[in-house]
Amino acid sequence: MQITITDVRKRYGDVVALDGPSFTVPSGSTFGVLGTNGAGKTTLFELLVGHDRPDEGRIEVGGIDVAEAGHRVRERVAFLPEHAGFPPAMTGREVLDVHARIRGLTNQRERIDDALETVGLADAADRAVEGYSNGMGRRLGLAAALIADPPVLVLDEPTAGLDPRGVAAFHQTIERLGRETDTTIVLSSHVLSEVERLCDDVAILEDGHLRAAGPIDDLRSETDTDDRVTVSLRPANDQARPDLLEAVQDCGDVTETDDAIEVTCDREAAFGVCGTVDPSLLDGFEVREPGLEAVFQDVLTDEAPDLEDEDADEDAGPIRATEEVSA
Ligand SMILES: Nc1ncnc2c1ncn2[C@@H]1O[C@H](COP(=O)(O)OP(=O)(O)OP(=O)(O)O)[C@@H](O)[C@H]1O
Repeated sequence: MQITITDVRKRYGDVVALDGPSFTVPSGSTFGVLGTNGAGKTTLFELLVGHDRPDEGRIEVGGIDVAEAGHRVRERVAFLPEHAGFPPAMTGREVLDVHARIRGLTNQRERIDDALETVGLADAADRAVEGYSNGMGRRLGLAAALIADPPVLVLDEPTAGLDPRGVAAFHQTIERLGRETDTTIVLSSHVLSEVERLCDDVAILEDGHLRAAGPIDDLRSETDTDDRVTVSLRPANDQARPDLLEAVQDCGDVTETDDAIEVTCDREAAFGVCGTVDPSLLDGFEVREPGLEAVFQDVLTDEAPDLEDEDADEDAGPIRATEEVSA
């Protein structure tokens, strides 16, 4: 089901959370919404799922204006918020039972079993939620969102706070949904490698503005990355990681993934990055042509702030892409 976002504006008092982004989420795609802290991602999702109304502009899901659709939005859009909590004494199955009843679903038992199976919680279904790990809780949230078989699934930072195994399990579930169903999946994440792996298309927001939108491959080919590469360095162990991070800090744009520290830099500087590092800190490295991180840096700022750093200077560097674009 296609989603169309047109010139959406939202303020909270003096704060402009969304300043007119317009883009289209193709039907059946897995779509990533990226941005710096405070860029407006959660605000956009709150509007998209009908929890709030835009001050101006319009969001349509399958041709229906979300702001006018009332409870009918729930028939089309399911939401996994960033912080989903459940009554701790209930079992996973009981939680889903409540969700199924609220939605007035028929054949509840079958749908609950399907949802549990899809997220890999069938074996834990009759255990109390208080005994669930963080990752199991996220997957239960996903099952609750999936239970009504929604055409659109909105996931706000679905893997935030999960350990690598939890992240991998979640990725597999999303990939399977993307592959085996027509569900349009919209997710936000600060982990660019995750978005690159899961998503076909992205929108990049900054300070409420849209900086870029479209298929990742198109954005990549439009980005001037000829002279840039990404050096991916795998730390020898957990103790080596901080030393490695410090060693490469000034070598380029540095990001961290679960298993590597990545430095995007000028092609000719790549040898220097490897030379800077004490080999005993390294398990291995590879040099890749730049991916989504290069697009991200290109459309946002020359000196990218650390996305994980709440204190990052939001005004750092000039904005190079200022045009609103449509996917
Ligand atoms: N209820 C609210 N009241 C006041 N300001 C708000 C409210 N919700 C969001 N904001 C502000 O709107 C802006 C966008 O916030 P939003 O949470 O949408 O960003 P985000 O991209 O999801 O950020 P993050 O990546 O840090 O989760 C921020 O400046 C935020 O402080």
